[in-house]
Amino acid sequence: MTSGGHGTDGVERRGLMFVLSSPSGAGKTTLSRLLIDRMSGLKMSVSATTRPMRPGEVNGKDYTFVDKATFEAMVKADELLEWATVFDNSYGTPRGPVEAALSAGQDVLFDIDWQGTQQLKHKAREDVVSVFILPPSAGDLEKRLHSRAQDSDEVIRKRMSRASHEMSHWAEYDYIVINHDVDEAFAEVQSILKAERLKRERRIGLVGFVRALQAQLQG
Ligand SMILES: Nc1nc2c(ncn2[C@@H]2O[C@H](COP(=O)(O)OP(=O)(O)O)[C@@H](O)[C@H]2O)c(=O)[nH]1
Ligand SMILES: Nc1ncnc2c1ncn2[C@@H]1O[C@H](COP(=O)(O)OP(=O)(O)O)[C@@H](O)[C@H]1O
Repeated sequence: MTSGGHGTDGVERRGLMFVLSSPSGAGKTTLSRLLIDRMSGLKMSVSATTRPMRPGEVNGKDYTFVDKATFEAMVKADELLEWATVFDNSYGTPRGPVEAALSAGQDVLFDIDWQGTQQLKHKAREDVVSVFILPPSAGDLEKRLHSRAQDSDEVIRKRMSRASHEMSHWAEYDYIVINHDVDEAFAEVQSILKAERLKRERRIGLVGFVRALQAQLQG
């Protein structure tokens, strides 16, 4: 699915799809924003959703907010790379921007649930790196959902009761990060991305690079 771009060291490599999932409130939006701000060559995939906009959210930036009919039309037209129903709403990844970013040599960051992660892995296993974020405790999770102050008490109760089910998918992920402290969790997620960018299999320019080095040594 991906074609090559150049890594920071100039060696061509395939772009990767970096997935963060977690139960609601564990911190994936916070960590995603930090990654986008601080890591170059990484583009956020903006999902389409039928869920109502929260205060402070920006249409087209946090999500593209659409009605049910529009979402269904996107599914029908095969415009979504993956999609799923979460908390009674539909969420999906528009295919076009992801493919454009990958072919321009950028990595793409996804904040999607376990159902979407499974679908991406099914399509392009080698190019997907998945990280599951866990909260330090149930009490912290609840506190964070309240501190975000963007959902009603009823929605928060729903999200808490779904958390255990969502967490049951942790073992399907490549990496697990426990979000005690934001700075520490960010450093861990950043290290994962940095290391994955250096993986030999993705660095399709290495053969040529090493050959050129050998030629220099021989000449
Ligand atoms: N499969 C899939 N899941 C998504 C997508 N966009 C968001 N999600 C997931 O939907 C769930 C609910 O997201 P949201 O309503 O923003 O609440 P949050 O979990 O508090 O950020 C989260 O688990 C997201 O990761 C998408 O495009 N596809
Ligand atoms: N390590 C942390 N310690 C304390 N609060 C945090 C931490 N990480 C995130 N938060 C806060 O918890 C709330 C939920 O985080 P958010 O990133 O929106 O979670 P998610 O996207 O997984 O639903 C936000 O108010 C955020 O500022």
